[in-house]
Order: sequence, then structure tokens, then C-alpha cells
Amino acid sequence: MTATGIRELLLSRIRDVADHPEPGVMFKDITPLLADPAAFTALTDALAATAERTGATKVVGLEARGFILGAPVAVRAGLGFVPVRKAGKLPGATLGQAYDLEYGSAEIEVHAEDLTADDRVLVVDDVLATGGTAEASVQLIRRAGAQVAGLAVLMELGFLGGRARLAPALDGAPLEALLTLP
Ligand SMILES: O=P(O)(O)OC[C@H]1O[C@H](OP(=O)(O)OP(=O)(O)O)[C@H](O)[C@@H]1O
Ligand SMILES: Nc1ncnc2[nH]cnc12
Repeated sequence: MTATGIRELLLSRIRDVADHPEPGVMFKDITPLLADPAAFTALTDALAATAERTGATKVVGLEARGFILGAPVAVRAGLGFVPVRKAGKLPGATLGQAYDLEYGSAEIEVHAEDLTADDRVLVVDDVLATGGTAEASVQLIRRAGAQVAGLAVLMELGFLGGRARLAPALDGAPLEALLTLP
């Protein structure tokens, strides 16, 4: 399939849900895409290609939808997977980072021992909206002493300005969005 064909397939499997989880938010629901094996496989392959191209040694997935996408990407690319979880879930010694997102605020954590100075980490998530979640994850990875190979998302909501917000934290590492939605 051509790159355009893949993008059209992925876009056709994302459902818009108005006013979820709060009024004024147009929620981008990826569950139809996950339920379609051709679309889910195409997405996994595209993100795994990014992992290989960026020379990543680990994939970080952001709870919860970043787990669903990131774990198969890590397996496909032959890399380890490191979960970045919402605060209070990981049992070991953690590093934490608070952040704001399009609809609220939260704190994420990672097991510090899962990342080393030799690691180049590709962060995988479904949506880049305001960039708050992704920015916090990049800060966390750097505080853990690892390098950031890049950030790969299924879709970027361009009108929320996440790319510009993230630029300082990424510090030259690539941000790749398979779809950019106006
Ligand atoms: O760019 P931002 O404004 O930070 O928003 C993007 C984040 O919001 C969603 O996660 P959410 O916290 O809703 O968690 P979920 O995956 O558990 O639904 C999405 O999966 C991204 O991680
Ligand atoms: N509009 C949106 N749709 C889906 N996930 C999101 N995360 C933040 N904003 C979102």
C-alpha cells in the first residue's frame, strides 16, 4: 500500500466524538482502528519503521493508549518496551513529572532503572494535542539519564500547538505524526 493509502486507511478508522470527555472537546477515538486488523497492522508497521529509522533502543508508551500502540511496535522493531504510567501504579523506585493536557492535569511516572544512559528512546502515543503529556514524558526520559530518539504519534491535532510547545524539550529530536489534523 502507498503511504497515502495507509494514511487514508488510518484516517477512515478514527471516529470523532463531540463533547467527550467534557464539553468543547472533539475526541479522536481510535477503537475502530484497533478493531480492524489491517489498519492496526499498518499503524504498527509504520511506527516500527520510525523506531528503526531513529535508531531507537527502547520504546516508551504513555498510559493508556500509548501502551496499546507502543507494545506491538516494540515487538515488531525487536526493542524493549518501557511503560510510562499515571502516578501511583508502578511498584518500584520511580521518577515523576506533573503536566497539563487538553482536558485536565495528571502526573506520570517511570521506573528509573528501566532506562540507562545508553538508551535512545522513541516515545509512542496516539494523540499529540496540547503536547503536555509528551513534554512531560520527554522530561522524564532525560531525567532518567537516557537519550530521546524521537516522538511518534498516530495523529497530531495541529490547532492545539503541541509541536511548538514541544520543540524546546525535544531539542532537535524528531516529532513524527502519521496524520496531521487541522
Ligand atoms: O497532548 P495532550 O494535551 O497532553 O493530550 C494527549 C494525551 O491525552 C490522551 O491521554 P489521556 O491522558 O486522556 O489518557 P488515556 O490514554 O488513558 O485515555 C492521549 O492518549 C495522549 O496521551
Ligand atoms: N481531542 C482528543 N482526542 C483524543 N485524545 C486526546 N487527548 C487529548 N486530546 C484528545
